[in-house]
Formats: sequence, C-alpha cells, structure tokens
Amino acid sequence: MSSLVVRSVTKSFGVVEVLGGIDLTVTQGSTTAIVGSSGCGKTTLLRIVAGFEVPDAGVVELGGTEIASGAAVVPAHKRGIGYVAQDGALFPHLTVRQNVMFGLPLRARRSTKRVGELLEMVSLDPEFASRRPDELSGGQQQRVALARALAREPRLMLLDEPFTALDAGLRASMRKSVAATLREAGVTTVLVTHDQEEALSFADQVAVMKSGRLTQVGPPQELYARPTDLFTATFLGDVVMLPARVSTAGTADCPLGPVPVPADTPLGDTRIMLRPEQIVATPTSTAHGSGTPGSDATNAVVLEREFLGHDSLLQIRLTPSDEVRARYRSERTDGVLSVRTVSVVAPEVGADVSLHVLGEAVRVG
Ligand SMILES: Nc1ncnc2c1ncn2[C@@H]1O[C@H](COP(=O)(O)OP(=O)(O)OP(=O)(O)O)[C@@H](O)[C@H]1O
Repeated sequence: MSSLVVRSVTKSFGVVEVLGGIDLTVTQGSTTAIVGSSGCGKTTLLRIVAGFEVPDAGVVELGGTEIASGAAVVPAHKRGIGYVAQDGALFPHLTVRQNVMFGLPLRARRSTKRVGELLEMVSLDPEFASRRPDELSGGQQQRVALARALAREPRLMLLDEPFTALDAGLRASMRKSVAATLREAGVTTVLVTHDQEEALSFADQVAVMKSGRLTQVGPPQELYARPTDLFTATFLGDVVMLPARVSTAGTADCPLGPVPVPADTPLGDTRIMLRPEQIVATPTSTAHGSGTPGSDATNAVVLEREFLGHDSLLQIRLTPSDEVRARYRSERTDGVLSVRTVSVVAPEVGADVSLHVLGEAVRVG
C-alpha cells in the first residue's frame, strides 16, 4: 500500500506562514491535483512530501509509515518518491539513454532493455535514446524526465507543473498520456498546477489551495458542481450568483424561476450559484416554449457576445417581471449574467432571449 497521508502540516519561512495546516489523503494508485494561484504554497507542500523541505509541525505518511514528523525525517533518497519538475531538469550533457539509466537502480543499469521499456511506457520512440536533451522538443524532454522518474519504480510520483512549458495542444495530449501511463503503472500521483482545467481533467481528486490552506478536496465533478465557498467556485470556473429563496426542499425560487437545488439545502433566503453553461438562452422569436419555465421573469436581452471558438460567452441583462422584482427587491435582479453557449447557435447582440436552467444550482456560502 502506498497511500499518502498528510496531517496538520505547517511551514513558515521566517515570519511568513506558507502552509497553515494541510490535511490530505491520496489513496493507493489514485491521482490528486493540487490547484491554486501562484505563491499559495503548492510547491512547498510537494517539497515537504518529497523530503526537500522539513515541516515545522505535522506528519507525512507513505504506505502507513511516517516519512516526516516534525524534524524527524526519512531522507529524500530513501522515500521511494519520483519527482518531475517544471523544466524536467535533465542532465544536458547526457543522452536520453544515460538520463533514464541514471534513474535505474545500480543492478539494473547493465541492461539497456529496461531503458527501452521505459521509453515505450512514455510513448517515446527508442530512436531518441542517443539524442541529448537539446535535440528534443519540450514535450519529449518531459517524457524523458518522467521515464527517469519511473525508472526508480517510485511508490509515489510528484509532478510539479510538468506541462507548463508546453503549448496548448501538446499540453493536452501529454497530460492524457502521462495520466494513462501512471494509472497503468498503478503509481500514486500528486500533480501541482495553477491551471484549473488541467487539475479537473487529470485527477481523480482535486484539492484547491488558497494562502497555504486547502479550501475543498474532492472528486473533480463534485468540486466543480458543488463548491462549498465562493473562492473554490470562482477558482474552478466562471460563476453566476443569484439571490434565491428555498421554501420547499429541493427547489430554489430565483429570478430565473424555480431551479432545482440539492435536497439538503437549508430553507430560507440564500444565494445560489450556477455555471454559465447551465443557462440556455433561446431567442424568443424562435422559442417554442418547450423546456423554458414559461414565466416572463426568465426573459433577458443579449448585451455582449464574445466569440471563443467552440463556445461564445454572452452577457445578458435580465428583464424580470414586476412580481419577481418585488420578491427580490432588496437584491439586484436586473443584473448582468454570463451565459456560455455553443457558438453555432449563439444569439446576436440585442436579441431577446428566454432562459432555462440545466441541472442543479447550489448554495454557496
Ligand atoms: N526557501 C524559501 N525561503 C523563503 N520563502 C520561500 C521559500 N520557498 C518558498 N517561499 C515562499 O513561500 C511562498 C509559497 O511558495 P511556493 O513555491 O510553495 O508557491 P506555489 O504555490 O508553488 O507558487 P507557484 O505556482 O508560483 O510556483 C511564496 O511566497 C514563496 O516566495
């Protein structure tokens, strides 16, 4: 078993607290992404797990054994942990083969077969084995770095923004192939990134970090659809916040009409969150009424349309009925909302639209 458990880990540099008590469990063979803005403490946490930094307090366990507990530390080279940094950190004067061999235990270095197997594992042509790092693309260098880290047969793989230097297309394909390689090898993995899309697509579990603390940890779909606080919600994507009243379990009344909410949402006045792609805007001239709540409270006008390729982002202004205006009179109900729509059917600026909501809204504290 190589589960990683981090308990109450704190770390300060001088008077600056960088980690304020981190609790995190990564189960054997699973992948966790830690996502947060620059300087929030992600790399420091990774370096503590790797053994390059010592925590001020707290415990790190790997496979049920304490590897860091206050100042008592198992040295980095005895932890069985692989670490791939942002730039790959290959030895520039060594060939690909020699770089990968460096990761192998001494007894395995005589056989070149293992190097070939590792290059195959990271989908790198064996022809590259005799090249030096400067004769490879950024993506190929990252794959060599991963092969070198895998050569140690680590119990835990730590990836510190390994895809950052790559362009968008290569980044997505590398992400997929690396995730598949690690999953097939059954290696417990922690990825650090500031890119929410990367975190959501790569990992079984996502942990959002803010100023040295984790705001929420859970499966990607759950964090995206049911964030518990506004920071987590906005960090993972665009949000639409609306005033609402929950009078019946499972339904919130809001300026868009009745919207489903989780059954355990407390009754009373609240604020609910939707993702922009949950709101469907249909031009009223072509709307047939099907699928829309039918209330004129859901009418709106398109103010702006931003073309983003596959999607377009609309800014729309609600035109609520007098009844809705009265119900939410203490709130701004004629505000501007974001709506994400597929570009081929995006209504034009100035179009009157009716709105309906897909899926559930959630209360965000
Ligand atoms: N050795 C150190 N000495 C002093 N301060 C440090 C040290 N290492 C990190 N810090 C500070 O700790 C804070 C967190 O740094 P860290 O590298 O963990 O953040 P991060 O979330 O990984 O950021 P980024 O995404 O920009 O890499 C930063 O303010 C950084 O300047």
